Amino acid sequence: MAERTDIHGLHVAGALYAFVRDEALPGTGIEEDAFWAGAAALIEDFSPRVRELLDVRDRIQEQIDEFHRSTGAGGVDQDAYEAFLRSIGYLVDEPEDFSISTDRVDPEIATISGPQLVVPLLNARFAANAANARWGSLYDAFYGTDVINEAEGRERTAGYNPVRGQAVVARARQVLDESVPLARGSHAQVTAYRIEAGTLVAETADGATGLADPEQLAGFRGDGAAPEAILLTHHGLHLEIQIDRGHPIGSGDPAGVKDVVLEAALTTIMDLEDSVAAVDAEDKVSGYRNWLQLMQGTLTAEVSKGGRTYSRSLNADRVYTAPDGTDLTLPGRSLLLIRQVGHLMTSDAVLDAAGNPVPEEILDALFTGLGSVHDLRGPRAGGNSRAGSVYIVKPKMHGPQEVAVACALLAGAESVLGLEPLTLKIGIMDEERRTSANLKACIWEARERVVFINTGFLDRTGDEIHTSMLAGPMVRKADMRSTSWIKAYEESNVDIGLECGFRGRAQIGKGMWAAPDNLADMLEQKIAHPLAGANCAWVPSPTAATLHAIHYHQVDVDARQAELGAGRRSTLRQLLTLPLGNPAEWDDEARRNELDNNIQSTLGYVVRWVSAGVGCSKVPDIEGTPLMEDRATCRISSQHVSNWLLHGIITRAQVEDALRRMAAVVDEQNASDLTYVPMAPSFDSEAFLAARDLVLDGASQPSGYTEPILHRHRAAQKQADVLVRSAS
Ligand SMILES: CC(=O)SCCNC(=O)CCNC(=O)[C@H](O)C(C)(C)COP(=O)(O)OP(=O)(O)OC[C@H]1O[C@@H](n2cnc3c(N)ncnc32)[C@H](O)[C@@H]1OP(=O)(O)O
Ligand SMILES: O=CC(=O)O
Ligand SMILES: [Mg+2]
Repeated sequence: MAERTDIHGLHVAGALYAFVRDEALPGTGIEEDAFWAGAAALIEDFSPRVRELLDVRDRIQEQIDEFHRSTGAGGVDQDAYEAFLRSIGYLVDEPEDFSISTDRVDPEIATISGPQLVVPLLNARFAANAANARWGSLYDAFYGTDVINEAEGRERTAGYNPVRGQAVVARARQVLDESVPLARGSHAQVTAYRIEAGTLVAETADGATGLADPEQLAGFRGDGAAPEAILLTHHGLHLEIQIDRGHPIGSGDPAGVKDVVLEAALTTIMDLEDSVAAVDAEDKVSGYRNWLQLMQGTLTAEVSKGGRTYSRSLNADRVYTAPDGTDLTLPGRSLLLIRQVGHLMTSDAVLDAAGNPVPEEILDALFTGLGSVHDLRGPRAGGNSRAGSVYIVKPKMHGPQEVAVACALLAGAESVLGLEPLTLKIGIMDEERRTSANLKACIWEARERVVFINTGFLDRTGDEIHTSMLAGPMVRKADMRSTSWIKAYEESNVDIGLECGFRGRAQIGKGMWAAPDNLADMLEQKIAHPLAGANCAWVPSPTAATLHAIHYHQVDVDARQAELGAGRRSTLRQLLTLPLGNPAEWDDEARRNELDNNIQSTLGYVVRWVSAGVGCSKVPDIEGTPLMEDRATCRISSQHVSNWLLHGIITRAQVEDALRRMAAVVDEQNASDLTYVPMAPSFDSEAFLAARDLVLDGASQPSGYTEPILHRHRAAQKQADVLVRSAS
């Protein structure tokens, strides 16, 4: 067993103890002994409270299972079902109307609408990139993706393709014309931009013109007569026209424009949850260290590409001259939130006095909280939150009681860290069915510190399947999108958020675009999120953030929220309508396709999780479309297989056969990775066994979560890797 330090009754893994002593505590003004005394008290107080929440989950699930067993598969009497859910405390009474009172919230969360990037925190290279994704090149986003199609000579070639480049420039000018139009003509006709007497002058062949709304000029860089950059603003977001007549692109542009840069990932969630594989103290410390360094502004990462290696560091603020001649400074980095783990898992990074692993969420609250102290006081304060808050995203909570305990834990962490009460804010992931069905009561519990609600529709779909596992076979995975519950869920999340006073105070967020390479489709479809009244929505990459930013220029979310805030569009009855399918509609081929697809995504994800510790991957689906897979998508796929197996839509032999066939497919997909260990033909690797457990034992997993099985097999794999290394 790894070396541990005993302190205040806790047994702390050596790596964590040293990290706290040598890196996290210095500069915070917190005494080491006082910190561990506080940590021990918090753990003692909250461990049984968390355990109790998990017992309630188990009890409720058993009661729901029994209800479906007794009523039989094939649909429920909705009146009886809802009365039953109320009788077991699954549904609680809604509180009277109220408004949240959260204060000290940065404008990126309270008032400005824009993309929200998510990134696995254990990957420092991606994390630094994400923090810097506040500003993104529109030219790069158009040029490098399928948004500009590859027809008519516009292919993405090895070198620069000027025909594609022209299409990019034309498309970027359209964005300018839509967001910051000129009084006359188009940005495409401009031959020179300059600043005169605090206003923008745009020269065209037809003479000079200016902005249709001169107030949209926010600043410039360089000499006003020949500026390097012009800063414009629209819907609270900035756009920068960059000019350089000596640049390869600018030299061919009539106005010398070399790029259009958009304010893109306004906020970023540094994820310690579903996109990471963190199973021991070593993994947890690397996440805590990255967060600490983000809060200190010192995170760097080595980047090697194109034969070049360099160090990526965090961007500085951007400095401009305002139209009135004063200095204007804008944040260079995204406002960072931290997603901690939910109530379920424990971690042996710290053992309590009885030698038991402690709830992992308590460690996350303490050790990311400690990192955040560097952003709240001392020489580096305000590098992230200028309002003096810490933004915690809390996933996978089931109902108001769980939200209340999460908030109490944050209050306890504030006291250990010597923070002003209500510094640690909470974002409530609305991603479990009991939370959706009681959302107003959940918000009530967090009313003083809530900064967002977000429809995590992926976990939510997994919970939809698991909660009603015994009710009957679920519709096919792709058909979930058109079911009654999901429409009601998305609508009521926005409506309840507005009803509770989120407008102008907090985020109402929408879920992930999970096809990271299909960005033309994203540009067409994800406008639905701001149109639905969401002031942020998740994107998987900085490039996707830049493209999604366009939607917030096209839609005035604040005005949209004002229109929508007139009541609820859907009912609890719709939300609680089970997505049961009709087996008569599924012939053998449909069943096999559904099974193969789910097994392939499960294996494709799990193999990298267990063998390589990669918590989020791009995995091709059965049609070859690369999809973002994380623990939530894995929860859906594995639960779907378990559900169909339970109801005899597929047999165990078919599942075993699919596992073997798809393992060979996944091996083939990873063939170019020299470190990859194939699953076929032995089918006995930890990764293969984990995937098999997930689908065969899915019905009995707590809430259908994948963590217990993934952690077990990853820990075994890590141990095996150590043995191999020490033997060689
Ligand atoms: C249901 C939920 O919980 S959703 C939330 C969890 N999901 C996520 O957080 C998704 C985050 N996204 C990712 O992890 C990745 O984009 C993946 C796994 C989907 C794809 O990764 P890859 O296949 O490596 O991407 P790809 O090769 O296209 O791009 C890699 C480049 O993009 C950058 N990049 C990709 N995603 C991100 C990101 N989320 N943040 C910052 N940079 C990113 C990388 O830094 C890299 O650039 P670099 O070489 O300059 O460092
Ligand atoms: O966390 C997000 C989800 O969709 O699940
Ligand atoms: Mg989730």
